[in-house]
Formats: sequence, structure tokens, C-alpha cells
Amino acid sequence: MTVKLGVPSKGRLMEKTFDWFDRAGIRLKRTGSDREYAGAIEGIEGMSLVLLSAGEIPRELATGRIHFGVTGTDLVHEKLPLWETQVEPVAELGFGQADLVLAVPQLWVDVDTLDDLDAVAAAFRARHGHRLRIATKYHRLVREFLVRGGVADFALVDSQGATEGTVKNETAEAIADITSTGETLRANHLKILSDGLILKSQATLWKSRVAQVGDAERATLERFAERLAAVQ
Ligand SMILES: Nc1ncnc2c1ncn2[C@@H]1O[C@H](COP(=O)(O)OP(=O)(O)OP(=O)(O)O)[C@@H](O)[C@H]1O
Ligand SMILES: O=P(O)(O)OC[C@H]1O[C@H](OP(=O)(O)OP(=O)(O)O)[C@H](O)[C@@H]1O
Repeated sequence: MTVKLGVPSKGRLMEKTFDWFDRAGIRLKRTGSDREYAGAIEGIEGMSLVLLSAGEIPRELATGRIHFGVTGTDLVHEKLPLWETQVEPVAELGFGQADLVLAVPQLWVDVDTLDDLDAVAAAFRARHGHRLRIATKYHRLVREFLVRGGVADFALVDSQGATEGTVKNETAEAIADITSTGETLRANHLKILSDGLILKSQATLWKSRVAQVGDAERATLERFAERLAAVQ
């Protein structure tokens, strides 16, 4: 059996992941046609490449179908409630940096903190008969953060993309999403609460704590660790 490395198959993380491994003398490449999700690893014996959606890599690590995987801290913490028992961070890769934040309309001049949001949420429910809606795809992290912060009257609504647009579209009153430059928030007239940072994320190489390792794989794991040490 080979040691399996899962990496994002497209998008912002893929190329930078390939560049990062290049520096360790490990060449990841896509094979086949442009559309084919097939890949190979050169420069190290006994490893194979699995191209996956960044969002699915946490689950593949947790079930042990891959030994290593590259994905954001945000996705691991969101998708794996018991992540510390299932995966181990091996290296922060220095890209894909983004903050998961809670943001409200800029027009809400009196709302700057979670306490303010809690007051507005209670008033909102009394006035509209339903809870203040917060759009996000990070349901677990956002719910935990709000409950810890003492915000009670809210409802999470699912948004898998273009989350900042939900306020203008009137499907939510506030949002929780990833921000990097802040441009998308500004363009959609949203502001981050002063205590609204939920999580700082970056692309990270994770090791599965449950993937099976036999004698044959152990030598490969040692070679891999030596190569990684060279880039850190
Ligand atoms: N604007 C951004 N700048 C930097 N990193 C970002 C940004 N937006 C998202 N990310 C990070 O990129 C990673 C993948 O994000 P996302 O969930 O959007 O996946 P994707 O690239 O759309 O791929 P897929 O849909 O196939 O899972 C996440 O860890 C996220 O934190
Ligand atoms: O702070 P910024 O630099 O503007 O980046 C933040 C945006 O980037 C991501 O969206 P993405 O481009 O992945 O599109 P999506 O809305 O479909 O997730 C994220 O969901 C934000 O919307």
C-alpha cells in the first residue's frame, strides 16, 4: 500500500500547495486531461496523490482513507468536532490565510460588539416575530462562538457561497464568512464586529491519526518527514 496525500484539486489552494511541495523536492502533478482528477507524485517513493475538494479533505483524514492532507484550519475545525483526536497539524504552509468573522451592515452604527448584537437580536425578534438570521457555511463554529459570546436570539441560515450578498438579498441580517483582503465585505457594505473574529485560518498539512500504517509505509513516512523538515 502507498502513503496517500490528499490535496485540493483546484482553486486557490492547489497551485500553492504544489509549489510548497516542490520546495521539499516532492513534485505533485496532475495527470491525464484538464478535466481528469488524476495525479501523481514524483521525487519520493511509495506515495500517491489524491485530488479532492478542500472541503472533503477533513473527512478523508478522519476516516483514514488518506494519510496526509492539505486544507484550511477553518475546514478542519468546522467539519471535525473532535479534530484533535483525529488529525494532527504537521506544518502551516503560509498561504490561504483568512479570518472567519462575524459581520453586520455598516448602517448599523450602534452595533459594534457581540453585546450590541445580542441587544439588537432580542429587539429584532420582538419586532419581526422571527429570529435575526446569520448566513454562513460554518454552522458549528459560528453557533459555538455566538453561544460562548452570549448571543441567544439568532438563527443560522445556510449559504454555501456569495454569503456577503445575502444581506442585500434580504435572506439574512448578518453574515459569518472568511475574509482575506476585506474587499468583499466592504463592497457589500458590511463591517466586522470589533470582537467578531471567530478563527484565524491558513492552509495546513495535516496527518491522519487513524490511517493504517504497515511496515512498508513506515519507511516512506520517514522519508517524507525528512523532506518536510527541509522546508520548515
Ligand atoms: N479569499 C480568501 N483568501 C484566502 N483563503 C481563502 C479565501 N477564501 C477562502 N479561503 C480558504 O481556502 C480554503 C478553501 O476554500 P473553499 O471552501 O472556498 O474551497 P474552494 O476553493 O471553493 O474549493 P471546494 O469548493 O472544491 O472545496 C479554505 O480553507 C478557506 O479558508
Ligand atoms: O476578503 P476578500 O479578499 O474579499 O475574500 C473573501 C471572499 O473570498 C471567499 O469567497 P470565494 O472567492 O471563494 O467565493 P464564494 O463566495 O463562492 O465562496 C470568501 O467566501 C469571501 O467571500
